[in-house]
Amino acid sequence: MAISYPQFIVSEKSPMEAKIIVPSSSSQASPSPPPLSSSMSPVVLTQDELKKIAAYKAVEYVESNMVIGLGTGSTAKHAVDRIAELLNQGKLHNIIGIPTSKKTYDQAVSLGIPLSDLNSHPVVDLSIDGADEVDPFLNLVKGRGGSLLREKMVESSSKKFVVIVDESKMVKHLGGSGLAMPVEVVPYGDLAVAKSLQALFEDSGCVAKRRTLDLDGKVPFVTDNGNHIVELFFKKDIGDLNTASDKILRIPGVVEHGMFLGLATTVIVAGELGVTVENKS
Ligand SMILES: O=C(CO)[C@H](O)[C@H](O)COP(=O)(O)O
Repeated sequence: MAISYPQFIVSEKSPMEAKIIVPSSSSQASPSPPPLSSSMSPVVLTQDELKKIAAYKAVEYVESNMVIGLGTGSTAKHAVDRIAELLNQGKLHNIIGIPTSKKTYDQAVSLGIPLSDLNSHPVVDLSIDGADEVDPFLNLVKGRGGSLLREKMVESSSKKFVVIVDESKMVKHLGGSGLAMPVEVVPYGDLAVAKSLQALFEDSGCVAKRRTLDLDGKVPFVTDNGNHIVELFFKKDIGDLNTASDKILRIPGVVEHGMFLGLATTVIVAGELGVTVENKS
């Protein structure tokens, strides 16, 4: 169903520039929303509507004959829907999607998007995906949907990686939302690995918990790769991110973590006041 949006100014910014964009009655709308009513009365958008705006803007980067990494999550879902819509309308041709999860695979199949995998297409033209946190340098936390490993494999194989978020995802530093930073670990000894991870970040007041599906904490969440997820919660800044990344990856049993450092080439942020496009400098 079509949703109504106010018109937005779309602003191109480097990561460190200001993000506040003022809506205008004469701006070029970014996604393909219907024009705002002449009264310009304030419209309060839901978080999902903001996600959809960011997703539609990102799909403007998609061209015919591209191999596209298809992200996972409620924001990426809008982008996948939009790509299918443009294919069906004949506005895009010969797209090959590389899904980053079984869930996205199922969505893309149901929409008729032709799919392949990294083995057949090791170089991806463009990936579009959501994120859980974005810092001022366009570093990300991803994987609260549990798909971080395939997402990182596909997105680090992409010439361009466009991240789509609503403004609630912007943080001063990774871990700053107080929500989980996920780490994918092998099931064997997962609780021991969680303890090692917690000890690693003791100075940052880290608490590590295995992600579970039940309230008693006995049924582990299992990723598409058959692994478990340990969630790290930080009370303080974790300091240098590359150092933190190296330390996590050195723990035996860790498969990958949810910090995506230096991978995003563009971040599209949708907020109540407009859309900001931030490019990696
Ligand atoms: O990394 C992810 C899944 O593993 C998602 O991109 C991330 O969790 C954001 O999700 P959403 O768009 O639903 O807010």
